[in-house]
Amino acid sequence: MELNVSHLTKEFKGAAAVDDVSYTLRAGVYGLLGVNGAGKTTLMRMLCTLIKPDKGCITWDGKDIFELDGQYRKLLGYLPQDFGYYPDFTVQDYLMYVGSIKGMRPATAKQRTARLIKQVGLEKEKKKKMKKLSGGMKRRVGIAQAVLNNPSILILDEPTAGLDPNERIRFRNLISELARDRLVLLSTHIVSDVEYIANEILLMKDGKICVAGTPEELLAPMRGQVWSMDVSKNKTGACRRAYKVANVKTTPEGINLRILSAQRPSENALPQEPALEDVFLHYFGEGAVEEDVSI
Ligand SMILES: Nc1ncnc2c1ncn2[C@@H]1O[C@H](COP(=O)(O)OP(=O)(O)OP(=O)(O)O)[C@@H](O)[C@H]1O
Repeated sequence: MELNVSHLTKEFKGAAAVDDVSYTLRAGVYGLLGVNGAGKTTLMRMLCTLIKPDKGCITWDGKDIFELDGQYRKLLGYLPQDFGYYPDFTVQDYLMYVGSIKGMRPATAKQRTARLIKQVGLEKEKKKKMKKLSGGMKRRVGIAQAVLNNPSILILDEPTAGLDPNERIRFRNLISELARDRLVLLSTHIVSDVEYIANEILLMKDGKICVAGTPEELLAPMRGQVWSMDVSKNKTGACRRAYKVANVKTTPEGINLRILSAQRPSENALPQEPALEDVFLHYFGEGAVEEDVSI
């Protein structure tokens, strides 16, 4: 089970949306993290054979996915950012319909539909029309339709967009459950979506994978670069201009800042254990302005 991307490039009007990306994905959960416009959707659409790369290739166990064509797509489950559904279909009917499009035998589709409705926690809503579901419930149906044919590869484009914190947690657990013996690639710009469930995290910026590895591998170089520091209110602005500030908290004494800095920013700064949010800020945060600031 190996999905290999080699020198993958896709341009739109001369600008690279995906720029010479090479990576190998195996069974497990991969979190694709990046800000808006980083190229996540374009990469995922190529992995789903929906658009062709301009350069480079994608292979599944050594074979080109565009040559494998239908054979590859049978192995694939995809939840696009805006997944289309028929508003007047009930949850159950919609999933049976997707099953028929995917070429599943009706008996198999019925069995899988019943099982997945339970797994995504929609037993009570199974006879409800799609248009009557909340955003979170619709997303759960989206996941169910993506895994209906028991795919080896599951590609989820921002599956948690618009979900409340409870739904997010529920979603994370569901994805972990579904990830057994599968390759799951999940895009998001919310760090906590992938922090606990991803085996590997890929940070994407300007069409490139700028850094990738296990959460521990991403955190290790940040050790010694995260600080907690109390400052007076009138120093906060100067600190924000001088450093990448991960958090600002008002305390009875003044302001507490979480700062990223290779050097100890002040005598009273205390070292902190890095979190994935800090890694994200390190790569994607506003560049700190070079400025002589005395704190
Ligand atoms: N069909 C298209 N035509 C022209 N430009 C496109 C097209 N699709 C994507 N782009 C451009 O390619 C770049 C990457 O877009 P993409 O949607 O892949 O990013 P993303 O990381 O998924 O962003 P988001 O988180 O906002 O969905 C953007 O600059 C976007 O405007």
